[in-house]
Parts: sequence; structure tokens; C-alpha cells
Amino acid sequence: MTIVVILIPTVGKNGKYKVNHVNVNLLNDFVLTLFNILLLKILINVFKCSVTIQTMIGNRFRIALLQLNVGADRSKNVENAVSYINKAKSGGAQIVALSECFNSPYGTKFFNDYAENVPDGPSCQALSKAAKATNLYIIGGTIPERADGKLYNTCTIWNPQGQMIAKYRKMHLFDIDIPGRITFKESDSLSAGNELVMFNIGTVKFGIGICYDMRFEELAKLYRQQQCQVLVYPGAFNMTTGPMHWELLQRSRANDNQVFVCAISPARADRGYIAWGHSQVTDPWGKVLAKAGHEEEILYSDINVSECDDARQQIPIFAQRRVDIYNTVLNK
Ligand SMILES: NC(=O)CC(=O)C(=O)O
Repeated sequence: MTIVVILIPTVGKNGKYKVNHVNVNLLNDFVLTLFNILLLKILINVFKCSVTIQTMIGNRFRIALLQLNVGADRSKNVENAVSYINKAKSGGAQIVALSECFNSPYGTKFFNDYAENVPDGPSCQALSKAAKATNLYIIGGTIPERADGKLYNTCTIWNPQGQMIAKYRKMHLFDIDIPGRITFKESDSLSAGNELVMFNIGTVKFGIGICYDMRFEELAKLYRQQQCQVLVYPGAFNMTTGPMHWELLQRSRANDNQVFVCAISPARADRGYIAWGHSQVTDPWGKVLAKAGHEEEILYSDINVSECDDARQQIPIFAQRRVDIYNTVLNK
């Protein structure tokens, strides 16, 4: 028999530790830990069972954004991602997140060749194994997905048991034309997803968007209305739109909706589609908490989601919206 013990340490408003809704001070926390150990020993001896301690996410957690080099070799891209997931584990991360197209070059001519089935394809299976081996949650950036004769730009999310807990398909396709600068038409090869995707890790509620999706404030607002606290956008802005809008859009979505926003870019390549880099974490006040350069790196950030409550209580815009005049409603 295996017993999974889930410990959720959180810090309450008064700065005291809370374990399972019992407020305890540091001394009591120590006594409680000893009590837990004693209890586990009794369980092991009496019932001859094995015990797995699983780290759970409370109000505070450490996220690692993996800003990685991506080349033409899919296996190498995936191996590199797995090796960085291991490094992030050593750096104390509880959740890791990858960029848009972490396993393939970003471009309409590549999607068909690199597309895989979800969750049976090799990139997904590597993420599943890595999540299990490291006991981490993985927000698996995106890969080109093949399903029902169509291609999608898809993000998969994995729990520490290696199970896929959610899958999001990019809803707004990146079709733009800035003459002389950049023309891109994802809809030449991809189909759009039609669903919001939310999931809980411990007590924290996440919503997912992909890159161009961050330009659509309606999507972020719907996530906020569904009580999300953290929005994660695997992305790959470029050398034209990156300097103009990457930081601005994330600060806007965070501030509009009083949520944390995490956006993960590939590292900047020297040819092909050149990603802007600068993966970023923004807090519910719109302040940039952490920002990467443009080369390969792990960007860590310690997030305390109770800051969403502070922002929402102190500036209660969602209770003040004039929905009698305008609205953004979830159409389902
Ligand atoms: N790559 C994207 O989906 C979006 C982008 O680069 C932009 O909006 O700019």
C-alpha cells in the first residue's frame, strides 16, 4: 500500500504559518513536524506501507521559466529541455514552464514536419517522464500537435505523477503583416483552438494562453472571472513586435486582471524566426518581478498569490465594472 501525504504549508495574513488551516507559530510548526514524523513511522510499522511525500503548492511557490535555444533537431531540443528541467529542480523550482515551440523551429513550413500526437508523441512522453522523475509540475510550452487531420499549436500540462492534466490549443492565430518588417500567417497551416483551459496546482488556479493570445484582453478577463490567479503564456515574439509590445502586453494583462502573468520565450536565435527572448514574470500590480536577457537561461520567480487578493481588495475594479452597459461573458 502507498500513502501519499500532502503537506500544504502556507503563510497567513498575520505572517504565521498555516498547515491544514491550523495557525501555528514557528515553535508549534516544529512540534507538528515531529508529530507528523512520528505518525508516519507508526503507519509504516503498523501497516507495513510505503510513504511518498509529495511537495504541494500553497500560496507561495517557485516557478522556473526555461528560456532555451531551439534548433532544427527535435530530439536535441527535447533533451535540452529535460536537462534544464533537472537544473530547475536543483534550483528549487516547484513548477517549470517552457516556451512556445520548444521542440521545433517556429514557422508555418515546419509545423507539419514536427507535429506529434498528444499525449503519445515523443515530446509529450519526454515531458511526462521528466515530471515524474523530478516530482515537478511542467507547463510544457507548446508543440505542433496533429489531430483529426489538422494541426494545432498546443500546450500540455503535466503533474508530478507524469499525467497530462490539461491541454490548451492556441485560440488566436498569429496572422499579421507589417510591410518590410514581418509577415506571418499561422492560419496557413494551423487550426485554432476553441476552449479556455484552467487547472489547479494545489490551491492556485492557472489559466493558459499562447503568445498572440496575450494581445486579446477578453481571454485574460474571462480567466480572471473564473478566479484564475496566474496566467501563463508560452510565447515567441520577434525582433519587431518584441521591443514594441512584449513587456507592455504582459503588464497590461496583469494590471487589468490583477493576476500574475508568466511569459516564456525561446532564447534568441541568429537565423530563421528570431525570438525576442526576455521571458518575464509580472505581478498583479503590473510590476515586472523578473525578466530574462535574450540568451539561454532559467528565470526563477517566487510567487505569492495572496498578492492577488491584496490588489483585488484594495482596487476592487471587478466589483465596479459597469456590466449593465458592457460585458465580457463566458459563452458556454
Ligand atoms: N508569435 C506570436 O504568436 C505572436 C507575436 O509574435 C506577436 O503578437 O507579436
